[in-house]
Amino acid sequence: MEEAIVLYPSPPIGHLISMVELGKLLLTQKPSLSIHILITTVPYDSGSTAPYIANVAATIPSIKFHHLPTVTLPSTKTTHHEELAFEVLRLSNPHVREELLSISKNYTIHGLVVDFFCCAALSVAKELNIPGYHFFTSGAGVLAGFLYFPTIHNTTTKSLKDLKSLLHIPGVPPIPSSDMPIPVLHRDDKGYKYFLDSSSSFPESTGIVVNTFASLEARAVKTLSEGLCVPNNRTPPIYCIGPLIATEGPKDDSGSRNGTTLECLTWLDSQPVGSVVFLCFGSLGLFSKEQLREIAFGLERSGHRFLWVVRNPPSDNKSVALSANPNIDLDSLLPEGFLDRTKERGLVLKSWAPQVAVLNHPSVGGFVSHCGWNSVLEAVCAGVPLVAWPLYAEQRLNRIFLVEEMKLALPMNESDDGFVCSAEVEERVLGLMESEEGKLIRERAIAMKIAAQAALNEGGSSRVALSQLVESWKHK
Ligand SMILES: O=c1ccn([C@@H]2O[C@H](COP(=O)(O)OP(=O)(O)O[C@H]3O[C@H](CO)[C@@H](O)[C@H](O)[C@H]3O)[C@@H](O)[C@H]2O)c(=O)[nH]1
Repeated sequence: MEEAIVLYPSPPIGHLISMVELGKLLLTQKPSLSIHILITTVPYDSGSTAPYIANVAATIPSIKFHHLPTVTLPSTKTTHHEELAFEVLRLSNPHVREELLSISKNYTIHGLVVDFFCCAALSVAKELNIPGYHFFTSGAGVLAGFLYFPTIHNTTTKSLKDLKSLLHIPGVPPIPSSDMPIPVLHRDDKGYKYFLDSSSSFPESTGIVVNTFASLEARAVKTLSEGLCVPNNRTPPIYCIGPLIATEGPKDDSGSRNGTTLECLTWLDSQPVGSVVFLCFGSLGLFSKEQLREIAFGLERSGHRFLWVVRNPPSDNKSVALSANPNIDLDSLLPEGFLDRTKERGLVLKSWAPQVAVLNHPSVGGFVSHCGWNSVLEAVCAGVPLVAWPLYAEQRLNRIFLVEEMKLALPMNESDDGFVCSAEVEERVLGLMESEEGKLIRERAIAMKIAAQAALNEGGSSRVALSQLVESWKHK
């Protein structure tokens, strides 16, 4: 019988892409493998995945997508993405079971590889006697935090939001408790329980595949492998196989993508080497109109060249797109005359940029990012230093690791209500592009780009981890 792996990503594009890249990577190691990817739909905007899926399905025949039937959520008031995702994915379990049974008629399934949000499916894998693996789409530092989360839970009765202290998690710098992801801040929230359940499922795993590489997060990787993040249980084998990034990023489906891509790359061609700051905030990041204006003033006063992706503000003032309006009127959003005054040195793109191509363009010298892990890895692979401006999910943890541990970023400092003033934007852009500190992190970024390539080369740490993973299937 043919051999297969079943991958189960959570729906947002940021998670889907790295899971697809994992599939592609497994094929490089074992071309005869058949990769089956289970796709669920969620009741909110999780980024534009359809064109991306269609493109992969059309170009890589060994990767097959299985669209699971849509589940109906019981009426819920929550608008938390994470909670909704956990809920949908849990309710999808019967469909996962059916799909696994159907695939196993024609294939020997070596493993079901689940995203953090899809861990409910591990019980199905167990029931069907299929090895269950985790694929962690963020870095080793965040994984250390999640593996240790049940221990934190057991050592306090308070909500993390009320703890107001530093969390000492093995392998990473001390973390202010308020920097943990929003769903785990409130102990009584449903989201908290889901995160706790998911974090507690790691020790049951056959193996944890992580999208990072050993030299990027040396201390966290070593500490994880030594089992120190799970004091009272087993730590499964950890396979750091990254950096996995899409060579060609996902695309906007607005229909204008070719125009946008061409426009911004042509514009970059006309800028001096290393002179442009790129500002882009992932597939879901949104700012209020006031915040957009503050960024504009900061960029204008910095005097620097910039390429900035702007989206409409959310209707409910959240920093995540539950439903983003694609029609953007830049003139009404940005300060009066801003576009005109900066037209010689700045370009504002609506909604979407071809991020991977932009980061690899020689004119780009810095990246103001929301610290989504794919964006971090894309910057690392391009050798571009960052300003870390986290918005949601685990991004505040990534800021700490980027600034304090990897030393690849300057922090963007927000006020208590999350607002960043124009002076801070100006100062950080100047710091990144002109200061001595900026120069040091730029040098580190270039060194890390080389280290990333080395990890992926023959004999490199990630390549070795990948072959160990594939090798382990023979013994199951
Ligand atoms: O204009 C844009 C905006 C985004 N992207 C791409 O979209 C992806 C975005 O991924 P990421 O940077 O990881 O951000 P999110 O989409 O926000 O990712 C989610 O998933 C990540 C992986 O788990 C987490 O680290 C994040 O916090 C979480 O929000 C990247 O490949 C970008 O290149 C573009 O190509 N153009």
